Amino acid sequence: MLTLDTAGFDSMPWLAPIDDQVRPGELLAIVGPNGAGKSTLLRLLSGFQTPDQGRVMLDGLQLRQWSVASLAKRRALVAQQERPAFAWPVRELVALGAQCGDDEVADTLRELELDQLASRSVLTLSGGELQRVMIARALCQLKSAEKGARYLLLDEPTSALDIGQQQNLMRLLHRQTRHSELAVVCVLHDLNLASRFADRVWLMHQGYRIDAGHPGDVLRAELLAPIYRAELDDIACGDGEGALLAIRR
Ligand SMILES: Nc1ncnc2c1ncn2[C@@H]1O[C@H](COP(=O)(O)OP(=O)(O)OP(=O)(O)O)[C@@H](O)[C@H]1O
Repeated sequence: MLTLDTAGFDSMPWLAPIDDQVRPGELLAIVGPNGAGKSTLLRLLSGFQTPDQGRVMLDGLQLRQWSVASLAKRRALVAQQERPAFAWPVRELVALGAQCGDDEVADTLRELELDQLASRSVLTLSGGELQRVMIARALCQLKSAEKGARYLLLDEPTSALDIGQQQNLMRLLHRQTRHSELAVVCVLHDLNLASRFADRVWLMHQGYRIDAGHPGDVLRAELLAPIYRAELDDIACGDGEGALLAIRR
């Protein structure tokens, strides 16, 4: 289990302490306006930044106590707009650092509709193609774990994707959480994707997590409109499903 134990930052970037857990088998969406602290929270969960207060624990051990190699098999972070420095072929970049087999790399490329690009240099890819390659690399990195839950942390993974690719990626992530000991944490600006695919939502505002729960309870126009300073309406809410938000006409 990945646990935030009153973890936060005292100074910039400031983040009010949070107590909660990321549970294997769930897709957790972190939402909130620009500058709310979403990426900061994701860095905290990844262990790339150590909290000033509290602790972030994986299976009872603080993240900073894990060896780099062991932690890399259990959690992977794809930050916003990552760009590779070298002209790796797609297949090699995706397999880099992963101890999974060629078949698993090929499956991941196919699932993200990257198989036609496997031999291309990553420096020649479009923004959306490269975004999917970086996510494929992180998924393969986590396939190296022999045991234990794994945590995939994605900062705005759909920002460069067209609507079809957004849905394909979110369906894939959702499916993988159902069939393996994987938890996916996504920072999302698209509230409708969060509403449709997330099991839980954390709502951030000005460095505070101000709400957490089922998408249908958190993603309500009444709550979100003043926070985003946007004109929103709830347009649909089926049984057990999150609300769908629309721009008010
Ligand atoms: N190293 C830093 N030093 C000072 N302030 C920082 C630092 N990193 C982030 N901040 C500030 O902390 C706040 C939260 O930043 P963060 O990147 O977590 O926001 P975000 O919710 O991910 O925003 P966005 O949706 O725009 O990506 C912002 O106001 C940002 O300017």
